[in-house]
Amino acid sequence: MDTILSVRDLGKGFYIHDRAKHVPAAMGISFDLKPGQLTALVGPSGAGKSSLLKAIYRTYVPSSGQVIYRTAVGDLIDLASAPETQITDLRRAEIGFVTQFLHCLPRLSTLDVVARPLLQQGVARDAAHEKAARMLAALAIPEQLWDATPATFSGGERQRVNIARSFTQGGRLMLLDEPTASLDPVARENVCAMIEAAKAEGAAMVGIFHDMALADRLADLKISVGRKAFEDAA
Ligand SMILES: Nc1ncnc2c1ncn2[C@@H]1O[C@H](COP(=O)(O)OP(=O)(O)OP(=O)(O)O)[C@@H](O)[C@H]1O
Repeated sequence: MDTILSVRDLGKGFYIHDRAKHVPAAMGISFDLKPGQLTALVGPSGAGKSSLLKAIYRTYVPSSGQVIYRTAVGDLIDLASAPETQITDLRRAEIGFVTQFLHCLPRLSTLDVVARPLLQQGVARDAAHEKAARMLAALAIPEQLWDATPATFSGGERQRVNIARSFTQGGRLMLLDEPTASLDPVARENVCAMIEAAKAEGAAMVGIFHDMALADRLADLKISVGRKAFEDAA
């Protein structure tokens, strides 16, 4: 099967303007990813894992390297340098980012929050709600809460609503930033099952997992991320 993502020497550093100094983050990493595969970024705290994941999603502009993505229609696009409009279109239709933090509009019901990305893609309301309900049930959010706003939920419930929303939208490429952090063992297992199901359906994923047993279970490839030495900062 064709490679969907080809990352070459991707690195990220920061320039702190008010201190006029460079802060090195991650050294360049390279890997290829096919549909149905998961690459885990592993390494100590501060190594630059999140920065690299954000550089793939283009929340951050990479400092070096290429992120060649093969679109659904077979075009090859370098996410490191593509125009913002193209990045926005790909995020809407093909590339998802899963974090542990839920930022939601107040007053929207949980079911609407989770179904929203599908509704925005033009999916019919019933179909969007049906899929959202399936994901909420799979993550054990009690049905009695689905018409309440998640703004008042516990931290773990909000995290699960956020994951349900991301997986309801899905994507050919999904970027997972510690999706199981601070979940209890049952919820963690539910999220793992969701990740495995998405892989089986052909989603390609890049994920950060602090739990090595989880990385071993879910990942087809593990990439060690290391921070550049400060004196090497460019
Ligand atoms: N926007 C930013 N501006 C300046 N420095 C940043 C920015 N984002 C990240 N950094 C710095 O880059 C370094 C790497 O951070 P990053 O969050 O990528 O590490 P990480 O490996 O994901 O860490 P953790 O496992 O603790 O989440 C840190 O020193 C951090 O302060």
